[in-house]
Amino acid sequence: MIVTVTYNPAVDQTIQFDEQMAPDRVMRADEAQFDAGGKGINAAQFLTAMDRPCVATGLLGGFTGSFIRETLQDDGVETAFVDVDGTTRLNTTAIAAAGEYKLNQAGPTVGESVVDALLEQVRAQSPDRVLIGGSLPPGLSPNAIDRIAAGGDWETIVDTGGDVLRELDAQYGLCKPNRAELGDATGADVSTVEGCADAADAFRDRGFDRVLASLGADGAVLVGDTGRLYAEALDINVVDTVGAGDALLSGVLSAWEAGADDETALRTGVAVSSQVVQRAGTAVPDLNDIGSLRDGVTVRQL
Ligand SMILES: Nc1ncnc2c1ncn2[C@@H]1O[C@H](COP(=O)(O)OP(=O)(O)OP(=O)(O)O)[C@@H](O)[C@H]1O
Ligand SMILES: O=P(O)(O)OC[C@@]1(O)O[C@H](CO)[C@@H](O)[C@@H]1O
Repeated sequence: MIVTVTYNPAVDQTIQFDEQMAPDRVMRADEAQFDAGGKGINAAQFLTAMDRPCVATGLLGGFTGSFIRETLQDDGVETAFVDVDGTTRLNTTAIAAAGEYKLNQAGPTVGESVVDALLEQVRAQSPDRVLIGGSLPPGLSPNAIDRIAAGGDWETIVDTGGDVLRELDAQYGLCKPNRAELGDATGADVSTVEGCADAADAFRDRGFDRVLASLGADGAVLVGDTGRLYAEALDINVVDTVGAGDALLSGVLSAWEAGADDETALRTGVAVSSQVVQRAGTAVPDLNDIGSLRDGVTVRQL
């Protein structure tokens, strides 16, 4: 069973414009949508959609926190959140003619005591795996992630920014940087797929059994004891990429939970992320029938 921890959840607002964004004028959106978001919460939604036992934990507060709680309940996602005094953030993705604009708030300031409260929630679930996803709100340091990783005999998976990844000291089963985060964490040249695989491999020495590097339209690399696996991305019609990394990671974890090997897990991850990027925002697509997509993913050893 997997528990996801989101220290800094968000309501994801996705607005779509047909025209170019321009300053000093009112832009009127054609489409708007609100989703429950934050990396761990997205993963919990995707895992639940794949029928994998999972509980979403994290910090919630204010009207945005209530929205997330209700949305997850409606979607049948099990939850065990900790209440905070501040208001959970609202992040905006504007999809416009020139591309995607991602506007993320910092989130409410919290005190260190929330780590103890969250750890208690995690321990109560007795998980095999714990996924800690997303940024830290003001008031917390990377130690908040290390404390959860070291707080029980579960395998911990972490998906956070490169600057935070670099500061972690505990032992982790996996981290999932995207290309920019991998570059930030390692200082290595990540301009080629091979360069990413080298950087990911070297980064394992910092306390990560495996590194899953997501490379956007270039696919993904999974580096571990079984070698350096590279999967090409599928040629699909991308609406927006918010939550793409969470979807990749959820697919990999879902396959591992079912006992699959790394190659099948990577294929599954790419298939799930391909479904998600074809929909706006972090809305959860149908993930029950990804078999043919998964079979179309090419994986090779680098
Ligand atoms: N343009 C694209 N075409 C095809 N597949 C894509 C594209 N962008 C992303 N993907 C798929 O999604 C996966 C994750 O993408 P990406 O590296 O952009 O994640 P990310 O930066 O962590 O995203 P986020 O932080 O928004 O969750 C890729 O490995 C790939 O399978
Ligand atoms: O600011 P963070 O915590 O790094 O990222 C938060 C976020 O952008 O990531 C998710 C997509 O991966 C969204 O649901 C959410 O708004």
